[in-house]
Amino acid sequence: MVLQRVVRAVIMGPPGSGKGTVSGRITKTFGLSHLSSGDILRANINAKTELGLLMKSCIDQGQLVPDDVMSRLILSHLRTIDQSSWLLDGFPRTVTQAEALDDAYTVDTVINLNVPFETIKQRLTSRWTHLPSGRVYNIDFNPPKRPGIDDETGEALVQRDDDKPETVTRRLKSYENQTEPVLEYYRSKGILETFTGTETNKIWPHVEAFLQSKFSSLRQKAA
Ligand SMILES: Nc1nc2c(ncn2[C@@H]2O[C@H](COP(=O)(O)OP(=O)(O)O)[C@@H](O)[C@H]2O)c(=O)[nH]1
Ligand SMILES: Nc1ncnc2c1ncn2[C@@H]1O[C@H](COP(=O)(O)OP(=O)(O)O)[C@@H](O)[C@H]1O
Repeated sequence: MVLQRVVRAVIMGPPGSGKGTVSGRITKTFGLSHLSSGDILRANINAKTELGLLMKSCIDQGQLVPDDVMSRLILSHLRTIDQSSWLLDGFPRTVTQAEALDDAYTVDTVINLNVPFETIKQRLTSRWTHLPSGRVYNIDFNPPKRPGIDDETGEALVQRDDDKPETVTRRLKSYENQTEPVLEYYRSKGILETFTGTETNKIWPHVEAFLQSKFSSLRQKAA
């Protein structure tokens, strides 16, 4: 589908709900640029930037990075792709971040993946990540062709330090306390669309159909 005007979308959901997986499908189908806050932070950690070194212990412990650091980081990335349609994944995670985003851009739509916590815990302990691209695999769901190796680059996959069971529990708590209020924030603006389920392959056709119709109505409004 060719988008006729710049579209700004956010994808939300607890850690492990499939945001990265669904974002990959959305970008492939609709051609939006995907910006993942977690991928940007991990790239900083990998490159040992000052920010990465400062934030590593916070992330490894399953805590959120401070709002001002995060908002500055994401908004500066967004400025570099100002003229393209984008999909933000992992930001905003607090109401303060959502307000900072609102001050700079009008968000058209927010996709919320509502997946039960029990499903998530199993998934995250078997997640394998290709750090440079953010591509994710799962031993049960979408295993790589060769164990431990990224299909596209042949590079190594890693298990994230924060995917340990006790850290996952902490991340889910912070999701409940700090991120769930963001859902309410977007619901009250009338732009939140929730998709509930336990399997990405069943959720995806609904997300795809919703975005097809959302994007064509935005196109008509722009015309
Ligand atoms: N078993 C199973 N695993 C899934 C499904 N959807 C995604 N995954 C895997 O679950 C893990 C978390 O998904 P991811 O997209 O990284 O979620 P995010 O943390 O919300 O970005 C990854 O290892 C995915 O490959 C699914 O429907 N079933
Ligand atoms: N918007 C954000 N605000 C604060 N911390 C963040 C944000 N995005 C990512 N982080 C930090 O990076 C970690 C990993 O984020 P992410 O890769 O989005 O996790 P997941 O894909 O499992 O939801 C978070 O647990 C948190 O420590």
